Amino acid sequence: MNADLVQLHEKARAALDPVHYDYYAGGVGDEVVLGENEAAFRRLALLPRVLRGRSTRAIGVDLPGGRLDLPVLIAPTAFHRLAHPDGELATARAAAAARTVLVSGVASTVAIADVVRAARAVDADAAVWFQLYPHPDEDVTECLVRRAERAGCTALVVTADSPVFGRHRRDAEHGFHDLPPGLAAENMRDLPGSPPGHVRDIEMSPLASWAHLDRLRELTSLPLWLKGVLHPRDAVLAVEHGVAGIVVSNHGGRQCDVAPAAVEALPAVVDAVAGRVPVVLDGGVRGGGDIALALALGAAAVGIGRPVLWGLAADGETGVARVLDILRDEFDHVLALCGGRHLADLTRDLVVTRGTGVLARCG
Ligand SMILES: Cc1cc2nc3c(=O)[nH]c(=O)nc-3n(C[C@H](O)[C@H](O)[C@H](O)COP(=O)(O)O)c2cc1C
Ligand SMILES: CC(C)CC(=O)C(=O)O
Repeated sequence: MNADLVQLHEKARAALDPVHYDYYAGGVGDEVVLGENEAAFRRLALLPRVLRGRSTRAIGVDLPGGRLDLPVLIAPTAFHRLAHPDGELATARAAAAARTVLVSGVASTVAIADVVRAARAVDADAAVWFQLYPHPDEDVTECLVRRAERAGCTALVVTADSPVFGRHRRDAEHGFHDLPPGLAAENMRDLPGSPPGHVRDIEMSPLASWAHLDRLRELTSLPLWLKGVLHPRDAVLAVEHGVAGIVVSNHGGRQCDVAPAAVEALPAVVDAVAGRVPVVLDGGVRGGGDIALALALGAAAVGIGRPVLWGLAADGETGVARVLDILRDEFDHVLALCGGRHLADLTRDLVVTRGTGVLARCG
């Protein structure tokens, strides 16, 4: 892991209530996948190309829903005001200043309209995407979609890996079930079927299906991303159901503990999708080398979850900005060392498995 990010992580750990630190840091079950997400990157290496004589590099990428100045977006994570009083407002400002996308979650402690307003105050063109779970009550889902549209979000991200909540041992041991007084999942306030001012629970829908995704597609003209895909056949189905992009993710090791590391699932999904839509990878990305590996394996960009929470807890907006700066700088440096000028120079033939010298298998 990048040493500057390690320092920010340590500062965040010291600043956070240990219960909230464990909520952010923890994973499902025995936390096997949590560890594997990072460990799998350490098992991979990149073969640099030499004598390519390039002095500048282009690292921006256009995705359905917005342009990223660096191939890193902020994955949706819940409850930023547990980390810092400014919460998602700080995250949104830092993302906008770095000219990248914040995927703002339904489980946000600031309402989506205020999140987008904060981003646009920094950059009038800032792209904020809205993430939601298919709610069992489709009127609630529709209301959330309309709120995101009215707020000015430029894409919707539907998280599909959570038909039920993952069981997090650390939270159970702490008895952490509710937000502290004064904090709420603000997007869940004033929804259909609830009295004025009431904040509904975030619910998972064990019945969520491809038909729900189709209805969402009919509901909105926003580009629709599907997050939490690991099986290549689901990736094909997602394309057939009209998604604009796919996020290969195991939810940062917080849902299914027998799932593979996200980066290990990536090549097969990329092959199945065959360039029809972009594929983003999240889970365990902790430095410029990890970004380069994911892109070489076919990701258009990566998402980061916990590093942003550590930056936020350590230093608010400045801390999140620092995380993005560190990753931008280190990725650009790795690209230079690999003889790359464009993201397209990162190709799968550069990736080998450490200790074997064997080309990484394509799934
Ligand atoms: C504390 C926390 C809360 C999260 N909340 C959500 C969420 O509300 N919706 C969602 O789709 N993913 C959520 N995720 C998963 C992230 O979007 C992302 O998949 C994951 O954090 C990436 O792994 P990383 O933390 O190793 O970068 C959450 C992750 C964490 C750590
Ligand atoms: C509120 C939760 C559903 C947020 C989440 O997805 C998580 O904690 O992993």
